[in-house]
Amino acid sequence: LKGNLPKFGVEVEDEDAMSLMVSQINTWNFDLFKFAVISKDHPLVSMAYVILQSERNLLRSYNVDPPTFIKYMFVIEANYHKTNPYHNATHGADVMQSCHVLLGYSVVEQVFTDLEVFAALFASAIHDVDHPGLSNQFLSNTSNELAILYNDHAVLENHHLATAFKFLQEDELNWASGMDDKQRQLFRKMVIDLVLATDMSKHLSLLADIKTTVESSKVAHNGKLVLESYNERMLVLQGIVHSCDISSATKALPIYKAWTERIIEEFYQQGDRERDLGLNLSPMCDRQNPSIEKSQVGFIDFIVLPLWETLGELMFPYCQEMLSQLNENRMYYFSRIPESPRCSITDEPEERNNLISSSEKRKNLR
Ligand SMILES: COc1ccc(C2=NN(C3CCN(C(=O)CN4C(=O)CCC4=O)CC3)C(=O)[C@@H]3CC=CC[C@H]23)cc1OC
Ligand SMILES: [Mg+2]
Ligand SMILES: [Zn+2]
Repeated sequence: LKGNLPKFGVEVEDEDAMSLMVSQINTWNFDLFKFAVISKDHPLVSMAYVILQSERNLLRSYNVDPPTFIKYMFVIEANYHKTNPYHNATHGADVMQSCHVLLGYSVVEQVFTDLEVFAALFASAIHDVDHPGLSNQFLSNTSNELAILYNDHAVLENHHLATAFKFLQEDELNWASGMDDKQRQLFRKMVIDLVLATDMSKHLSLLADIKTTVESSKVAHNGKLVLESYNERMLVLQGIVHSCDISSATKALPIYKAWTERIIEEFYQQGDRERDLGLNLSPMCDRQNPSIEKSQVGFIDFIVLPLWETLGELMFPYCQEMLSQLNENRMYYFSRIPESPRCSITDEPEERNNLISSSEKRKNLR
């Protein structure tokens, strides 16, 4: 099946603009929103084709038929919900492109086999396919059929994987038929391990394991990571994919702000449904009590910074630009945390007494 494919996997209006963007494909501040427009709303198909075919020539390495792969990626892209403000195909393309950049750093390049790199990039591309724009917690709380199917464990992540691999069963989409059985089995195992590691409930244990590896990791004299076992290699790849999944705050401020607006709107839409269902609202989901700045600072302090500091240690001297951008972005939101409303004298008498007693206290201290 050797149809002559368009240069970027998809037909584009402006080939020059597309070529210019593609020349920036190895940069951390790649503008995915602009890319989505130029690729005529096929950011994931074109990103996957450019990275796997043009940049890394991985399709040929595994006898993957390009037209079949493109057809498969069109189906995956169509199964990302366009109506999700955040968890849409542009997010999938963003995580894939971010992963491509990290895997291009010499400290990890040559450390991973082509199959491992292919698995990490493919996992990034499909890691949120058919995301409903709702959290695992919401699906369990509402006894959604997916939560019943996956017994409340990594419900979304299991669904993304099953969806992606189910399409691979269809003959006209099965681009992996050219791989030998051993390769295909290992590829599938790695993709499953990688996507399951994007479940935020695994974050703390993944971070702890990566820290252990950093402490023990022997960086060889040529500045390359030395990773012995499959588990150690998979752990680092899981760390890379998970870090890319929560990398928004390490990007240039305009890009970070755009992702923040999107995730917050998606959380608010979930909160609207929780409110209608009489459920407790999940964190950051109440549009009637917005806390965008505080949530971003909290997310950075508790989740993003600890992970990226550890990745920065593992990949030193790389990832330093991400850490400095992260601190800059933290200051942006920290400096905009609204003043807590001045504590007015409350109309609760005992509160009033407390207030008077504390001012009494202050007098006594003078
Ligand atoms: C750009 O900005 C964000 C992008 C993605 C997410 C995601 N969030 N989540 C969990 C929500 C609940 N969580 C928390 O409330 C964590 N937390 C604290 O513990 C203190 C403050 C704080 O935020 C854990 C992450 C997801 O599960 C999404 C899906 C997968 C990856 C990250 C996504 C959050 C963002 O900004 C808060
Ligand atoms: Mg996810
Ligand atoms: Zn994601």
